[in-house]
Amino acid sequence: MKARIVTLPGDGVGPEVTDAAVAVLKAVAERSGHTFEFESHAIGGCAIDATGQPLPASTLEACKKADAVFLGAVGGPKWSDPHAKVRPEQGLLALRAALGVFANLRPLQVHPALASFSPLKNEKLKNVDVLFVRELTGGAYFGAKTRTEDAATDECKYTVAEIERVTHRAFELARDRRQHVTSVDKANVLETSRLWRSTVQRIAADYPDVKLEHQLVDSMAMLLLTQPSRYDVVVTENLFGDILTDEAAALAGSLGLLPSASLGAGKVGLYEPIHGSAPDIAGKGIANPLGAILSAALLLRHSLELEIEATTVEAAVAQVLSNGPYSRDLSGNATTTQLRDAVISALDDVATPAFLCGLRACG
Ligand SMILES: NC(=O)C1=CN([C@@H]2O[C@H](COP(=O)(O)OP(=O)(O)OC[C@H]3O[C@@H](n4cnc5c(N)ncnc54)[C@H](O)[C@@H]3O)[C@@H](O)[C@H]2O)C=CC1
Ligand SMILES: CC(C)CC(=O)C(=O)O
Ligand SMILES: [Mg+2]
Repeated sequence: MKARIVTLPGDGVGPEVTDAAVAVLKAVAERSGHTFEFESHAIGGCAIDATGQPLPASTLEACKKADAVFLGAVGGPKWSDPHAKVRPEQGLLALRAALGVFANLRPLQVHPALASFSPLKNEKLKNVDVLFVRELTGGAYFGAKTRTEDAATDECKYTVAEIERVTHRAFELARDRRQHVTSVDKANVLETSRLWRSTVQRIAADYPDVKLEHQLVDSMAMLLLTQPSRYDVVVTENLFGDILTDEAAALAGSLGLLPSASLGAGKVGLYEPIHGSAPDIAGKGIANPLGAILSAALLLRHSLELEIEATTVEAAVAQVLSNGPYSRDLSGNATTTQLRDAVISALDDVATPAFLCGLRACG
């Protein structure tokens, strides 16, 4: 197949991990007979420096025309002045809204070789397989903001339609997994959460084969760390999902490991590791690229519908996690490019005839 992929490397470690993900996608294309065309555009802080805008019109136009968009990360201290009028993160939020990618899928699995990096004991890490479905284009990140000398507000608003569409997505995904959805809110305090809960409860009636439970977000933050194997699909609003998934990354062993896919009703998906621009390690060539590479696997699966290729990349990453090398966040000393090369070399070990033969072209 032929696909056009727009890359938005962004700031900090964004370009480093994007390079690794693109190299893996190119290695997949070479081995399986597909043609992937890449086109890089500016977003975030580097776009502010170049154009004054965190999401230049040319970047958005290219993303809308692409088959899929891959993003590294945006932001950093250079653009973090509290009085700044434009901020890198605004570019990413505007892109998510413009592409209509309301469902942010963030899968969590714990590789057995990394159990010692987790705050939990081996026994509790067994069978951890959670799919977070985070609402991505509503809530406090998108509400009206006000600021005076001595006060500030961020409106948190949700419409029934916004809750319904992400809830449907979560239940559909649960049907193909273990038929269990946990909806996380703060319905004991927040009006938006009471609307969230009643809407999720109503939609659940359409999926009698899927069990629904509700959990308040504060206790969920605790349960995630104490009983992670209890959860299958976790659906929640934008801010809660952002925080809970960084917490979940600690179970996996590093924030550098978790991927994400942001999907909407349209055809273009946005793929990014869940971490930020990691200014403390940027430019050193030591960022863990595996979350970015696993995001590339999600791109193959969800936007290009190349399931064999996606599972092959995931198997190659799993082999690297079993045998090493390991990056600094996992107490190794492998660089970003060494990890990239290890995954590409593992592709050849795990490749099946279906992956190698040109696939659909082979019939
Ligand atoms: N999607 C995006 O573009 C996101 C951007 N950000 C932005 O990133 C900047 C830094 O935010 P932080 O709160 O420091 O979060 P962060 O995710 O950038 O870093 C948190 C910690 O995790 C480590 N880390 C992150 N990714 C890593 C990787 N691939 N390999 C090894 N270690 C890794 C960092 O070194 C740091 O110690 C801020 O400007 C923030 O707004 C934050 C989150 C998401
Ligand atoms: C706008 C982003 C910086 C929010 C975030 O942290 C994320 O989506 O993970
Ligand atoms: Mg985040």
